[in-house]
Amino acid sequence: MHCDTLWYHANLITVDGPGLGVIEDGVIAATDGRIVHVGAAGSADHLQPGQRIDVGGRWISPGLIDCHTHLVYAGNRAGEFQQRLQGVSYADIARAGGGIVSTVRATRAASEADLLAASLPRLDAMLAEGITTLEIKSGYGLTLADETKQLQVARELGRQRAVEIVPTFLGAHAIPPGREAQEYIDEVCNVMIPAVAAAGLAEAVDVFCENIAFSAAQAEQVFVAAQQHGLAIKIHAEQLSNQHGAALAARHGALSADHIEHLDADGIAAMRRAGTVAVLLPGAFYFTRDTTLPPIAELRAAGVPLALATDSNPGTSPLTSPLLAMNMAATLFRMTVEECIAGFTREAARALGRQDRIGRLAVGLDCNLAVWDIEAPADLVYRMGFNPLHARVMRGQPV
Ligand SMILES: O=C(O)CC[C@@H]1NC(=O)NC1=O
Ligand SMILES: [Fe+3]
Repeated sequence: MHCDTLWYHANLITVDGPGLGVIEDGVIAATDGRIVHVGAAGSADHLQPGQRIDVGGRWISPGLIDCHTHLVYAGNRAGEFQQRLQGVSYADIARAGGGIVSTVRATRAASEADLLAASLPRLDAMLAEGITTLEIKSGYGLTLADETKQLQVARELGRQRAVEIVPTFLGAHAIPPGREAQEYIDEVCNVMIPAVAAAGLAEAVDVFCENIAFSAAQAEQVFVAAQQHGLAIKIHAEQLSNQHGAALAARHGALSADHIEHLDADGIAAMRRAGTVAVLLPGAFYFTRDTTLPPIAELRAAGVPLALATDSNPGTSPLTSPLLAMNMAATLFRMTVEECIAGFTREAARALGRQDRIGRLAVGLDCNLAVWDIEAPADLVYRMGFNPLHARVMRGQPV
């Protein structure tokens, strides 16, 4: 049987089956961008490949997936970082017009070309570490025109680079200056979500449910509007306090609940019942010097899927390294090597509703690969500030 490409002499991290599903000295083959064979050396003798690639004993994982980023924005908040080093609090900075609002001002003033130019280096840093799929949220425009601008730039990034971009509408990220929360949420639900859905600019809707942002009731209003317009649901929940947002989102069939440092037993049980993925964001925990750990052991015991992401954003997680995020998840959250690698592959795919198409080395899935110069899978999580990526493959093509 013909196949387009066969990679051989490879150690495979399939993330398919118990543990990481490692196959040492394995082979993987693809045709028309899809995986047609995965197995041990000698198991592909029935294939006649158009091209054979000797991987030289390197390791191959699924292409990494970042399921939670705010990658498209203008401006820089290093100045706030310095203020915080001198003891100025988030609240003081926000009251002085800093925080999310300062990024909103800069993003509103930026053209699409400006946003593209500012975002490409951040995206390239992610691709350099083996990312093949990346979610990008809006949320720094807070008007229909500026939220649309962000989502269009996100789409253009997917045209200019070999990466699958998954857009999420996060108009309910912050209360715009001069607006009142409820009347703004009404606009998000009655004007922005219908327009974004009609334009096909987003697959999901997200909301920041927090005592400094939107209430659980307002979040539920957003969920209902999202469902009315055929969009999936995500939530930034229990990051600073317990607003019971994750349980509410799970009851609405949310793909994921993200941050969840303050998640309680009811929230865990609701997520388990709904199959809602826990997206853990160690970069934000680290950068904000948080001290409340997410309930990892309880989530693990309950069988809630655990995904990881960079939460790449200018305020709480200026991070564009999935490898460092994995190390932080292991070091700060005590997640295992298997959980960290699965968190940026199989479980991140699940958080994006793509578990049947990406995130594993399995027949029928997209042939998105990351080829690594490592001695064992643990090397991907263990090292800090070192990038062992040898090659990236997108739908069967080296990129
Ligand atoms: O500070 C920023 O720019 C975004 C913060 C980011 N957004 C959110 O809902 N939670 C976060 O940590
Ligand atoms: Fe976020």
